[in-house]
Amino acid sequence: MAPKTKKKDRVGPPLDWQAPHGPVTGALSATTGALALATTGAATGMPPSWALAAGAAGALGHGLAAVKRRLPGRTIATRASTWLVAGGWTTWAVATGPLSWTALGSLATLGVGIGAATASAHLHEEARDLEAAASAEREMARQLGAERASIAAEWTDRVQRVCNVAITVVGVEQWASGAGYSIDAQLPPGGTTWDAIARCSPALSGDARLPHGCTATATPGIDQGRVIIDVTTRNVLADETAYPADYSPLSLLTGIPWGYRSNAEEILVHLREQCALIVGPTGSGKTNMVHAVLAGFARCTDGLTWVIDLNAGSAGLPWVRPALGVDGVTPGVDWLAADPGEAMAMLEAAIRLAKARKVEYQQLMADANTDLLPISSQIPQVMLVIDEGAEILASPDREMRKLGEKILEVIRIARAMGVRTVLTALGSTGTVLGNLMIRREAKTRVALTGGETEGMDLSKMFPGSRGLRVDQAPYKGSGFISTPTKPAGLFKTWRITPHQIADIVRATSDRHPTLDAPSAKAAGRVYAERWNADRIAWIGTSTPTPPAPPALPAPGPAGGLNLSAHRNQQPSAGPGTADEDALAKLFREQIDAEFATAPEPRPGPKAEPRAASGLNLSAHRDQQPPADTDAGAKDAALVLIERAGKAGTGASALARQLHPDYGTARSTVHEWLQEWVQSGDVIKVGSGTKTRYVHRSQHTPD
Ligand SMILES: Nc1ncnc2c1ncn2[C@@H]1O[C@H](COP(=O)(O)OP(=O)(O)OP(=O)(O)O)[C@@H](O)[C@H]1O
Repeated sequence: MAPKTKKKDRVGPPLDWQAPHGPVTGALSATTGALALATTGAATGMPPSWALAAGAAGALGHGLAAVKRRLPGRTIATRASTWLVAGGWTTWAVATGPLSWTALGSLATLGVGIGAATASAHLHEEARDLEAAASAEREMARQLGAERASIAAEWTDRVQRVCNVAITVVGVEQWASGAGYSIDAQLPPGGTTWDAIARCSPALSGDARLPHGCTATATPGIDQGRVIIDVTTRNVLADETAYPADYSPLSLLTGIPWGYRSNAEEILVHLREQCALIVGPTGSGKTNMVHAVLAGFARCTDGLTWVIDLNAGSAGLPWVRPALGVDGVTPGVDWLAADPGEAMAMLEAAIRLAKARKVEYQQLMADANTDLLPISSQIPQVMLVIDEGAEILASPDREMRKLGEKILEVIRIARAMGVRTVLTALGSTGTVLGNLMIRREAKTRVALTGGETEGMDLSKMFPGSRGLRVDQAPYKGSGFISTPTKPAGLFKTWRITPHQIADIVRATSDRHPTLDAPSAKAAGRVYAERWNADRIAWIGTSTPTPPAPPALPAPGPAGGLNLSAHRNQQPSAGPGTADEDALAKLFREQIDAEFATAPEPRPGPKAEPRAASGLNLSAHRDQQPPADTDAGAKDAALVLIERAGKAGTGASALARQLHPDYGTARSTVHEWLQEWVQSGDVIKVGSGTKTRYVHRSQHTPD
């Protein structure tokens, strides 16, 4: 193929009329060509008129090529005259002899002239190009300006007709999303305020014949004499948009994205000091919204999410289940309460935590010159998400009322100490907003309408906002949002599916902070043991169990949560309970290693008395991080103690049994036994050489 192409190249036009020349190369090319032709022509007796004909043909050819390239007239004239002059000189030189001083001198003069003419033509060409570009820009700007001017004129007229307000438009900004534009206008003198236009919002939308779902919304401008009118011309709220696939780290201090406005702009919610209230009737997309909220919190590096959902924990489950039995994956929420007892424990822990922080971090706040605890990945904020929390607050039930009181206490006392609440409500906004505390603290508000009109009192949710109508947001997951800095406006949250939640759990697994030691200590054992197998047993029974992994990992401090207690198929390693306990133990150790959430053990007057049930995760904290074999040996030791039944066993016997496989020394076993006795997992019976250690499940006090 290649040679063929070459051949084809060679048979092309002998003269390249379009070959580019600069002032010097152009002049050189013309003069040397003319001299060569004249010398050859004179020597061979060529008729002089041939040179003239060649010059004329050259002028024509180059002229046509220049016209084709739309070169300016001056360039065309320069090039054509170069050929003609060169042709003329050659004709004369052939006739009179090219090698005389007169001929050579005139040729050199011609060359300089050609060079100067070409340089001037180039300058002209460049200037013409620059001018053309500038004029295209001017035209574009003129056209854009014309469009803006027409929008400005149209809306000045409309606002005058519909609202009887004479505005002066000072700017029109087209949204990058192409979904509409914003008009910045000056209000007329005489005390007219922006809400005079906001009141007319539906009438303005109708007058502008905006498509369904599009609105003209007025909000305050840069000062009280200005107004911004946002006009949506394309309804982005009708689209189903997936939660953004960017799971990059977030901070509660810089805002969490909860959805997007009708101009497609992302909405960031700032919850360092604020609580939030999300109202949405059944089917409005409230559960989906809660997941979008939890997704944002899961991405935070300075927040931990505690979820209360008395409806079988369904709001938090998708954030825990992807971590079940998967090494190296930790749940997307830090604590999940699905029943009133656990919820009460969580709320009380939150209150203790806030009070402890008030004392513990006095100096830190003094140093930072603030009365607001500086939250960070070292001292994370606790975000308490209470699904249908408003219903708890409004419930006449005694148990619920107590929970409600605790919720209000958390909201009341914990703002500065970094515990904030997101409450959802099915719709009983009257009751929940009747509470001054909620009204004052929960200024970040969302009303998901999904077209539902029943019980949807937007004026109570967004006092002061005018022109909000439920039918403006008839799509699931859409509604209105207001924050302390932005008045209520239309918005929609992203659609988030269980698979994406699992993706987020995995992607954010290694970024969840650990509760700071003073807070963890105050939250207490109930917090440290929140993932204990018996505490989360309900997850295994009330939800389909995830597919069992192919094999149970070897005991040892695996990379992450290994909720093996929930696996359907557990290899039997002895009596069922012993196996379960060993696995539970392993699981707790792994959580402890992964989260380091348990309070530091502080034996002494302040140490909490240990109950006889459950393991004290913190008991493992002061020890050296166990090597794989140590952890395995420790688990095996606990299983052996349980297998020893009511009679129990001793440190030496255990060491003898463990040594062949693990090389465990008696002194190590003795240390473990002390820990377990302290934590209540193992009961010490007798004394001296008769000391026996009995597993708590086997121990009968009598
Ligand atoms: N942001 C959204 N974008 C698109 N579709 C959504 C969105 N949110 C919810 N939906 C749709 O609405 C359906 C109901 O959503 P969701 O379960 O969150 O509603 P809900 O208000 O919690 O209802 P229920 O109380 O009955 O569970 C979803 O299955 C989904 O099809």
